[in-house]
Amino acid sequence: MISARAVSKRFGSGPNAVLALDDVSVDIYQNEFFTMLGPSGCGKTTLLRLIGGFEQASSGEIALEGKALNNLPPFKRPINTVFQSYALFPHLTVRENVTFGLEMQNMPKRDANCRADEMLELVRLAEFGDRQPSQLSGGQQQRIALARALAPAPKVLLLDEPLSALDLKLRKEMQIELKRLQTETGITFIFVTHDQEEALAMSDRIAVMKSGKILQIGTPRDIYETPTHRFVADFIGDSNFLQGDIHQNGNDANNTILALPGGQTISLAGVAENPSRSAQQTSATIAIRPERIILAPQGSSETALRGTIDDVVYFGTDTTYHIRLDDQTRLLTRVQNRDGATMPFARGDDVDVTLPAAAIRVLVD
Ligand SMILES: Nc1ncnc2c1ncn2[C@@H]1O[C@H](COP(=O)(O)OP(=O)(O)OP(=O)(O)O)[C@@H](O)[C@H]1O
Repeated sequence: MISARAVSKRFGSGPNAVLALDDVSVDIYQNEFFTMLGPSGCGKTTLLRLIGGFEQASSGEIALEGKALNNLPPFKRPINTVFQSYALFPHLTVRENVTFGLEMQNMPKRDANCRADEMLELVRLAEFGDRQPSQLSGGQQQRIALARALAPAPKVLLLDEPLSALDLKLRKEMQIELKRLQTETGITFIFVTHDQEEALAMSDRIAVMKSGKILQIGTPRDIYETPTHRFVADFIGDSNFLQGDIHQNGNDANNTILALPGGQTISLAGVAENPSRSAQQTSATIAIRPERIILAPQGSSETALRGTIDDVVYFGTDTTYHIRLDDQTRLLTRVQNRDGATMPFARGDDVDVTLPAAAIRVLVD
């Protein structure tokens, strides 16, 4: 539906120039909920604004269904935008807010009213058509903004942090609502957020951005389970990072190990290759999620790392154990409290710490 090829965007010139997008390429498919996720200033809004036509790329090309968009002004693109501020017209009724754009496109008033009522039904506010926006809650106003943006049946809907003004409970409800709207309408949604949970909950695919570049594109599961870069593993969920040198143990090519600075080793046999990483690099950072680390009483495994429980924090659904390895490296582990009151380990216990090969990721720093 949308493809960006080698797109760069520079703001200003000379020493004060900002490279907001640096050689970005991405394909976004029809009927997809696609999210651009990254910290403030990483360039996600700039990419959205280029797709919407509110900014021009410094170089590269953006195409919609294979046709270059570069010189098409925003109002001629079959693309609509929902902003964080709902930007409803306060002096118009809810229905008039939705019909406004349709009438601007010369749709007869009766048809526009019909379409508006369909859209109000879609966002479950059918009975609110005659109210003023000021008589609605924040969440309801956001839904009207969505109804208005969906009314002309755009091919693509751009959403720039549309939920960030809502409180947490409402935001969670609207996440489900947005996903439902996208599935029911079949419109391609391109969503911008810095909230990783929001991205994981709603998206078909996520592009993780940093400093004007896309580091990784994948399904929420890909991004969480197989992050390619340290930044991605750190930005999404909790991760433990261990740095060391990669060696081959003996003559067996399958027996690769990571030697930690303190002398302990971790077997990398069976650990998946990272396609973004150069095989020539001899030092590496590996990541493992806290819930994938296996703890056992000390002495139960010959190959495990040795550590001590420094701290135990009970969270209701799970318990986190802060581990200090013998070489002083610290690890966070998380165990689900499946059987209620039993806590397998206490502060001060010595433990064997196993990092299963299937859960280890070798990262690009
Ligand atoms: N009109 C502009 N003029 C100059 N610099 C700009 C302009 N718009 C954006 N930038 C800069 O480009 C970079 C990327 O900005 P952008 O708004 O795309 O980031 P973002 O990831 O959307 O951040 P946020 O989550 O804070 O909105 C930032 O360094 C920003 O300061």
